[in-house]
Amino acid sequence: MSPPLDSTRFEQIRASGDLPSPKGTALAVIRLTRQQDVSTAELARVIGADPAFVGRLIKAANGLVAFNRRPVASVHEALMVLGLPAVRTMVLGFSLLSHYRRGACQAFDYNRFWSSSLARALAAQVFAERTRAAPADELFAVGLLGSVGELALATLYPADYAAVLEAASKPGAASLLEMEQERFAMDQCELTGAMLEDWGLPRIFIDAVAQARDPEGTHLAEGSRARRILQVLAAARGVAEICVSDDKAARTMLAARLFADAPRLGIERECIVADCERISSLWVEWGGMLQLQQPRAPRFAELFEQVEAGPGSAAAAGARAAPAVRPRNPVQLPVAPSQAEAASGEGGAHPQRALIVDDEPRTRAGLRAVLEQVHYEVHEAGDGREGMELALELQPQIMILDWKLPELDGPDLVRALRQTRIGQAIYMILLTRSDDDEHLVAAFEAGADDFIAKPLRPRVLAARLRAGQRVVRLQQEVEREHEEIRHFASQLAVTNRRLHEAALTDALTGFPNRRYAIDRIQQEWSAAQRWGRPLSCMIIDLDNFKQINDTHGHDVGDEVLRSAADALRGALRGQDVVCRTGGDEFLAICPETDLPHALSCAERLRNALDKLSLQAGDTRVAISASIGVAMREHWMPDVDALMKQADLGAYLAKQKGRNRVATVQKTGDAGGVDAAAD
Ligand SMILES: Nc1nc2c(ncn2[C@@H]2O[C@H](COP(=O)(O)OP(=O)(O)OP(=O)(O)O)[C@@H](O)[C@H]2O)c(=O)[nH]1
Repeated sequence: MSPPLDSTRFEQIRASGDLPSPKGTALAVIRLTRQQDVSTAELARVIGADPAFVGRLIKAANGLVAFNRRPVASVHEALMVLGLPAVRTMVLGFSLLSHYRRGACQAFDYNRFWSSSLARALAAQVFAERTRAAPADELFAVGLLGSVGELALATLYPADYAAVLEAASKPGAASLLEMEQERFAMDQCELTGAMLEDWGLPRIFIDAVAQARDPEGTHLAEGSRARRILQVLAAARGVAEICVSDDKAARTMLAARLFADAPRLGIERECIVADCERISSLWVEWGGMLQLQQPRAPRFAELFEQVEAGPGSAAAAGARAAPAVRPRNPVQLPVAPSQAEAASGEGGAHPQRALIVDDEPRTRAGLRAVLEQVHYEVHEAGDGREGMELALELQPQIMILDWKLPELDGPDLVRALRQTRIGQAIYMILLTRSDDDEHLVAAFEAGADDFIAKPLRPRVLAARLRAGQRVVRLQQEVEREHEEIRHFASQLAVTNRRLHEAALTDALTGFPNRRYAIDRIQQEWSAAQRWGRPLSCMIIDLDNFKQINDTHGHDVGDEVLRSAADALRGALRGQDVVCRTGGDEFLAICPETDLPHALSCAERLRNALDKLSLQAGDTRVAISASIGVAMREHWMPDVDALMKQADLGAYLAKQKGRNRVATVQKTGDAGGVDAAAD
């Protein structure tokens, strides 16, 4: 796993303004979702302005709605199904896809990059649904952005990265990541991590993305949520590689590994075949919608059959030992830093650069001698146009230009350069044969910083240069301070986002806390009311928890809470939300769910908790819960009435002996009996 990218370095890269970043609607959505009190209606209005996003979000939401439910048809409903974090990251991914589907890096296959990212996203979604490692829609978005550092390198350094890719494709080459490190002092994984962090993705996803290339090397605890997310993303990478690989043998080898790893991922082998077939057809569908040119989708059923029939079942043996199939074969090439990079001062102390633009070789030689005495690295141009090109390429700190120049006169060259960001930072001295007022005024009006009359007097020139150096130093200090301020501002933004997340998260279980729960159920209530859709909720209260604490201690109590949370997470459906609302109390919010379905879902949860037990010393601690279920009904004035009904249900379940599900509402199949459905 690559170490995180140094934050100052990332700030410098970000300050260049060339990093892939969301634009237009996506930017507006991301800004909105950073506000604490953004309303779904406002978000829906912003997204609704962009038909492309509308279609994609609705499609994503429908991928998560159970088959027997009415499909999602509006942005508002899509927002409800997907939830804010997923919408935010999805919009970000789609925005990048729209704006960076082509680019200047010749050797970088943009289409293949996005095809592969899409396959990874869909595989992550399908595997997350199956394993319940994390909300499927959030993992879709994480999958889509999981290699964004590679796109960033191609965008930031198109020519240099093309050279790296070409060298990397030669036989016997070093790994692409090693070559990236050597050339850019960072690799795509580090850059991906820094960008995902900058966009505010949760740490658990960023860490999983970073380790997904080498899941075997992880130190994450077996069975932990972080480990399960990592396994899902690693398997999703495998599926994506199969999808975009045109090498038959490589496809079979990757399929063998996927097949062998399926049980550890928590997916039975029969299911992995069905899941991969589903991913493949979703990939074709989405690829068409996003207008990607994709290779023919793999037939996973056939691939897995070959694997099973293979010599000694390649699935078990060959797969694990097989080296990762690298899309490109990297080579080691010693590469000098580009001029642009040298000019930016990255990677160590560089001498200050000076550019002389003069058509007389003798004048140039005289100026060079003086400049070299004061330790400048000197470059020369013989005419105005060449001067312009070199100035933009070298980004010198100081420039000395003759007034009269072939192609482009000195004052015009100064004026043109001042229009550019690079030119604004150069200290420019104009040379002229006459030092009358008119020339002086014209020089300053063009944007020159100083003015020297010919013939040149070396002592005067050296004194003027020293004055110029002072100004350059001051400018550089101001720029450094600006950079620091930008850096602190971005760190502050990250910290604020973390604080905001922390304020809404329960530290022990990682679930949203009571504050979030109240907001969320209110939002779901409003949506259900507006669209006339069912909404249910459950209050899940652990049984005799005080006794567990008293008998085994608080630490065991905490462990019970964590295990219960994991079990709930695993047993709930993708669109449901569960929060920890009190000591041993949880609230599950189930949109689009009527009472009979909520009751059977609650029974599944109760059963999952009942199966849990924990070893504390010599004794086993049994865990169970009483669950009260309620559904929104027309007579209820507000969400509090719904919660109250669920509370009464939980109370009834306790009264009837605990470890059961109850409701005080009429269940459809109970024939109108106003009693417990336990
Ligand atoms: N270990 C631990 N205990 C907690 C935490 N928060 C609250 N508690 C304890 O949870 C217990 C809840 O007990 P009660 O509300 O009496 O419920 P109960 O013992 O489960 O009884 P019933 O609900 O009637 O089955 C209290 O003893 C609290 O001190 C926590 O974060 N960790």
